[in-house]
Amino acid sequence: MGKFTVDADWLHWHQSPSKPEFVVPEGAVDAHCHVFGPGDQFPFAQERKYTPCDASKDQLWALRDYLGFSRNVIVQATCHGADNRALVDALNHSNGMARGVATVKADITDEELQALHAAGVRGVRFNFVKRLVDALPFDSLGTIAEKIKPLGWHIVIYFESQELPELYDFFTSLPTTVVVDHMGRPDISKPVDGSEFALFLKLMEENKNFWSKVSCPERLSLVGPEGRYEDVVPFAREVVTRFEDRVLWGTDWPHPNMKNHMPDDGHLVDVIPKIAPTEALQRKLLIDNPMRLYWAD
Ligand SMILES: O=C(O)c1cc(C(=O)O)oc(=O)c1
Repeated sequence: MGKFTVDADWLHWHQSPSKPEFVVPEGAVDAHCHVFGPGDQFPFAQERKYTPCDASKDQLWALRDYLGFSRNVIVQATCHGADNRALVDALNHSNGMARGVATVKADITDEELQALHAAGVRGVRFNFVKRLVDALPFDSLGTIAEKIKPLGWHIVIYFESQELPELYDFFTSLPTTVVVDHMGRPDISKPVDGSEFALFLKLMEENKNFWSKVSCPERLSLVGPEGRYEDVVPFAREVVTRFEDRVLWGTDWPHPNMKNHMPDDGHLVDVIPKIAPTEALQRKLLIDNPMRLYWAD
């Protein structure tokens, strides 16, 4: 029995995903995934909004190999708050094949930032999704942005589309490369050429320092796994084809807070050729872009 009790409605990550039909190119990067604990080794944060099942680095490497990927970008999960030990441990045991995005507080010291950099961290995450965190005030986020800028790091932002109008000016004031998680979570019941998604496309179009992850069809889709997430494809394809040098893809394993189903990771990989229909786009999405952002040195 572990130290933590998993949430009663928690869905465990898929135990036997299918082998993808799409063969990912050699050297591909899964640029958005997480590790959870294990909780008895790396305790979940006091202030967390959910308690997940464990999802260890070794289980992540096994999935990476099974799906045909070479590298991972591990994003600090909110259940670990600003305690990056599980993330750093995974990075330190990755043989250089994983890089990280941390969560930090405004009082972090330069020495602590240097230690994270040495482990392979290349960015920080600012989260605005209310069910996941109590967001830090803008001035604290501004302080963090100024502290991480000299390291050449970027900022990953997670928000839901209805929040974008309010957050737009803050986002565009950020002084680094900014990576939007999961396309800014569009409401895909609205049209792909409608005003809500247009604001996100404008953000990308007018701010060349903005990148987007075209991940998480399983969180956005209304047709779900039975429809192979087809309804999300037009949104993701629009982003990939318009901003081909500023897009990333990730599994989002182990898929925190999925409530209606747990995706088959092989099926998620099979969405890639639909949203990046040419080999050249697939190379940029899976290799060139993530390598430039995370393995530039
Ligand atoms: O939508 C979510 O629940 C979610 C949560 C987290 C996290 O807890 O860090 O990360 C994600 O990328 C997505």
